[in-house]
Amino acid sequence: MTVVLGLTGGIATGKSTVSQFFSALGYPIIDADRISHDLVKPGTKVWQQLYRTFGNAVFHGQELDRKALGRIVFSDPKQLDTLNRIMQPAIRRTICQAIANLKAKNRSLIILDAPLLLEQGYQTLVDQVMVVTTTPERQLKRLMLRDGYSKESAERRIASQWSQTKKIQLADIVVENSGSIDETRAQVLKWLDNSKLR
Ligand SMILES: CC(C)(COP(=O)(O)OP(=O)(O)OC[C@H]1O[C@@H](n2cnc3c(N)ncnc32)[C@H](O)[C@@H]1O)[C@@H](O)C(=O)NCCC(=O)NCCS
Ligand SMILES: Nc1ncnc2c1ncn2[C@@H]1O[C@H](COP(=O)(O)OP(=O)(O)OP(=O)(O)O)[C@@H](O)[C@H]1O
Repeated sequence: MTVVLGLTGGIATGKSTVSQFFSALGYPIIDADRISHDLVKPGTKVWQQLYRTFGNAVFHGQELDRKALGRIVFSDPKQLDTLNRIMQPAIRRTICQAIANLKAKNRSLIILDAPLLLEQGYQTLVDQVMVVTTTPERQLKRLMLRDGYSKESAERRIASQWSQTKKIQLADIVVENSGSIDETRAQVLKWLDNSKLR
């Protein structure tokens, strides 16, 4: 039987870091951020809808300028809602297909790495939910450092998602990522061992 693990958490808390641990052990990863990037390639249905809705201010020729779109949607909740309405049905469909394909290959464990897993109700697609968390101070610092955002921009992005507290309440497993990478990896390995998946 396949276990589908939903991996989520607030922006820049360390989902990709945890996802890389699973990947290094050979488990397949479904990456919702990568799916969303593939869905906006020129000529796709989603690309057409984005063009009609947001206009050429968020395009460089045919290419969607994700940074420009990000600046718009993360400073206006209505625009973010419009983007989610366009993209989420296609993201969900792609995730469902990917899970079905991997289940058909009888994989023991599949990881769904999705930042909005809880906000979008993707719990129904997975068996267990793992939430990666860190202190709000570290989250803000990591986001500013990684993406070069100002404090205000980073805070707006964090505020556009559910709080870490709410996500932790809905988690089956919480991975605390405030210490070293090795300490975080140890928590993941412990869960794998306890679940008899390794
Ligand atoms: C807004 C966009 C254009 C910004 O692109 P950019 O390359 O700067 O960021 P990237 O896609 O790498 O996302 C970085 C992080 O932002 C956060 N984020 C992305 N989309 C959203 C959203 N709709 N709501 C809240 N947070 C989001 C996530 O924590 C994500 O890990 C892009 O994120 C996008 O198209 N988002 C909509 C698709 C989506 O819902 N993705 C999440 C899949 S569950
Ligand atoms: N334990 C840690 N100690 C120090 N830095 C860390 C730690 N874990 C992750 N980081 C750094 O913090 C940043 C955010 O981590 P990561 O990209 O894994 O987060 P994420 O949750 O996947 O982000 P997003 O929601 O944007 O996809 C990265 O620059 C990463 O290298």
